[in-house]
Amino acid sequence: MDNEKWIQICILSTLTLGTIFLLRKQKEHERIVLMTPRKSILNLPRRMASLDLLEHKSIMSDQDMGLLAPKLLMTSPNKIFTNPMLGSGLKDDVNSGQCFMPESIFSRIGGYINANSAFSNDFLQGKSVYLVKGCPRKEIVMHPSEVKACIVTCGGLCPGLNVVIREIFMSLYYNYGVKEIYGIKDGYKGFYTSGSILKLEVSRVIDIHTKGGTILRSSRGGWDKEKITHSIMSHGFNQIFIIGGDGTHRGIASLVNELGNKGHFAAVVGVPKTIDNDIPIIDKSFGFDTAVEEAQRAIDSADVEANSVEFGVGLVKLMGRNSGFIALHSAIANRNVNLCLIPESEYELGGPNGVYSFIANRLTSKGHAVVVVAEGAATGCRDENLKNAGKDASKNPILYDIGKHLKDGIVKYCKTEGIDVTLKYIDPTYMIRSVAANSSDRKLCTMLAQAAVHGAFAGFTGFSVGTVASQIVYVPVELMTSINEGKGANPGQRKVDVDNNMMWWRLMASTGQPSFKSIA
Ligand SMILES: Nc1ncnc2c1ncn2[C@@H]1O[C@H](COP(=O)(O)OP(=O)(O)OP(=O)(O)O)[C@@H](O)[C@H]1O
Ligand SMILES: O=P(O)(O)OC[C@H]1O[C@](O)(CO)[C@@H](O)[C@@H]1O
Repeated sequence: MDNEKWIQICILSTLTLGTIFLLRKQKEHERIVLMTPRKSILNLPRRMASLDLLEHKSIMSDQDMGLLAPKLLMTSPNKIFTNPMLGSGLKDDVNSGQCFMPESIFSRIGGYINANSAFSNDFLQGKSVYLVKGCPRKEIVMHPSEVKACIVTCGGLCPGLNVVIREIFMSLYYNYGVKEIYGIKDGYKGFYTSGSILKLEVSRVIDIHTKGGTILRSSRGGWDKEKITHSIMSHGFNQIFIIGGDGTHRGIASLVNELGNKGHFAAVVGVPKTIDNDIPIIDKSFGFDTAVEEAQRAIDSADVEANSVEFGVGLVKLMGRNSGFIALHSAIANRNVNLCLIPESEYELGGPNGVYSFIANRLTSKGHAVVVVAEGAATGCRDENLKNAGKDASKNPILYDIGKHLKDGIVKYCKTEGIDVTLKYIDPTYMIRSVAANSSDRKLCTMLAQAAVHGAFAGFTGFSVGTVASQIVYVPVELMTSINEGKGANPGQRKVDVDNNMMWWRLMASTGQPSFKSIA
């Protein structure tokens, strides 16, 4: 071989080796990038069992994988072949992977988090976050015969509460074979109030999904960490399902720590409930769709009233203490609303560019106006001193009645402008909150409830269930209660971002209302 050939071979070999080296480095890098966030999030929904306990309980070996579902359903063998947990769609989640968390259980929401600067929690800034999918696992850490479960509902009512109660019960009872299932009456205080713990049976829950409210009743206040922990331990509850809003979830975070400190082995699981849809991270909370749907009837009535007289105004007040999602979405859905005010929207009532003037102009130009106001909208009002009336038992503000204030104010203003206004005021707030869930919410409640039960059996605690990017996932309660989403939101809260959120612009496009904020 001549010299030239040698040189060519040397160059080619160096290039090939260099490329292999670089590709390897790149692979390593990719691996690091992929693994880091997953590892960090994995630690968040804390595994409650020690390794010993896990081994002692029911770790399935790889050979057992095909038998997992029958084993899981050991206590109800006649249901094995009809149980939906054996469906082919779930087979991968149940059976795939070599370790406890197979690759397929991760739902990647990195884009969702990174793209949204409204997430202002340091933990999430600029990081991809992986959440664990809510589905049955190939391993369970408690044998169904050892489970003593309880269910409690806290805070305000919301369509779907009874569906969640029913489906948690049904999944425990039929899918896993748990027989010791209790209902705690009256929210957190029911844990330590005499006569408030009742055994649930199929007959007690079988038809409750068609009814509004909660068969367990609910309450505000009554949080007493010591008494609640003592009750959980003395009754031996080891799966605790707590359905409630942001306040309730702060309670869950605290309970998890307390039970952990006291060495009590229990899964404490949250199901986020808020008609206001103001819980961060999750796509939406159950009951919200029903509320928006039910609100249509009130807005339609307001529209009929407003259009059936000369200078008619139909004014509807909807719920939304700190966040105006119900009012916003209901107004967009209805298409006949001319003005919508929410807590996040800044506005003034009087003056040439204020709300009263806008309504008066509409009356003189179009003859009628339909107005939707969120009950917490006094917060956004710049020119009046509208004070809340103290706090409720859970330390939530008792809101200034902005609906009534607007009703009187609009009539007074129009009269002084020489407009003979007829205003009909509709307050359907509690009627909306108390209806039974519609079919889409029932479906959501069912999926959340089943996922909650699967998570408890998988050995997680301190997590809540929700849909993120349409996937049912487990969200660590600590994360849920510490993230704030939207300008001015407190930790654990989501607000409508009127500056950056497309929904608010869509509303303005559909109502034709001005941005009262920009009119200084
Ligand atoms: N920071 C907290 N720590 C522990 N418990 C709390 C906390 N805040 C509220 N709670 C308790 O949680 C329960 C429900 O709280 P709250 O009445 O605020 O309703 P919520 O869960 O926020 O739901 P809603 O959306 O209906 O207001 C009450 O029993 C309350 O005492
Ligand atoms: O049940 P209460 O105490 O009347 O509270 C009403 C509040 O509860 C909610 O329905 C849910 O937080 C709010 O929209 C409303 O402000």
